[in-house]
Amino acid sequence: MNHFFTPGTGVHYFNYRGKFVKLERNREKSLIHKDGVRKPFETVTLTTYGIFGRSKPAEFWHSFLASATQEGLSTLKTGLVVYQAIGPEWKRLGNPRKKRPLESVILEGNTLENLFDDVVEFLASEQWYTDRGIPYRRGYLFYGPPGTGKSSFISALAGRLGYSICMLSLSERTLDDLRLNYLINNMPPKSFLLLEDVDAAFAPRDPETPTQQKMYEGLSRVTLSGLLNALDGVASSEERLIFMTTNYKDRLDSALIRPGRVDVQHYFGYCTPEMIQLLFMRFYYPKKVEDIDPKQALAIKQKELLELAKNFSNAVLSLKKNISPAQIQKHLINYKDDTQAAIESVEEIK
Ligand SMILES: Nc1ncnc2c1ncn2[C@@H]1O[C@H](COP(=O)(O)OP(=O)(O)OP(=O)(O)O)[C@@H](O)[C@H]1O
Repeated sequence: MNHFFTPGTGVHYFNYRGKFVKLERNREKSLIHKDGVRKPFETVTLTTYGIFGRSKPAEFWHSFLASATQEGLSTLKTGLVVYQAIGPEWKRLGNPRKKRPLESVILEGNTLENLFDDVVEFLASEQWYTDRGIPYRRGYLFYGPPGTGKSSFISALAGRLGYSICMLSLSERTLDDLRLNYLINNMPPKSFLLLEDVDAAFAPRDPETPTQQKMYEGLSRVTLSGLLNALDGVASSEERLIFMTTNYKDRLDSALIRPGRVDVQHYFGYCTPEMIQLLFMRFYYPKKVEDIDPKQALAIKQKELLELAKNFSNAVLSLKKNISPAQIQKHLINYKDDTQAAIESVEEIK
């Protein structure tokens, strides 16, 4: 769904979730007073023609309006606000950051779209949760090797949906169970909770070796049960979106990642050939063709670029190594003006 209310007055048609929607935009003759200014008054009428089957029209419109709102918010020219915990409060970390386009994060297959849809669907389902007495929260665990886009995706997603990020490090020495509980239950509205490297805070319940036990000693004052309590939260009727990341999923206690605390687990992996090509294309040609030149003059160049991207991908694959998107990015930055040199020097990727 794109460019919702950009069309001018009159009748427009578009497709949302497989159904045709008619949008009629009428400007009334009378003006309204708003903030001391006289503004034109508009009526927007939406009609859909579809067979709904088991999904109800109300759900369709609810999801539609939630999606449209999110998309509208994402176009506001505000940056991404990141909060960090200082004492018992969330404080803004520096100035709002420039939003990263969601499409600039390259994930395997339809992962990006599926995760995005999952979050949007959740945000549109408050009533569903309330009706069933289920706490209105959703937890995501992103795991996998370093530099595969876990944090980038979360930031880009927050930016896209007009959300802020509350970042919390569980291994921070001044954090204890009480403060953690207070912070998690008193987040600014419309924000994601981001717990990075969740594995780093707790010793496994059954450490494999005494050395492993030692590694964790004194690392954190937060206990696992303290975290679980805080996540389950007293104010569970409030919307809560929690993202956890780790490089070592196997080190996490199963209680932390059981359904209800973590509802979606996703592995962020090394580059597939398709991802390498997309990273290459996106790096040298960051804008969509239609955004740059509607007459498609640049599509020819795009074709050439696709050939180069394939060559680059083949060259990287010939290294027979696991390569992360971060490694590809670093390499391409070294050759930002020379596609051919980027291909010829792939063995520099380490
Ligand atoms: N899938 C990706 N698509 C585009 N860029 C990526 C991707 N993965 C990583 N990068 C780039 O690599 C850098 C590091 O990525 P990021 O911090 O998101 O990785 P991560 O998976 O969160 O790593 P870690 O597990 O170490 O926290 C960023 O600058 C980002 O632009």
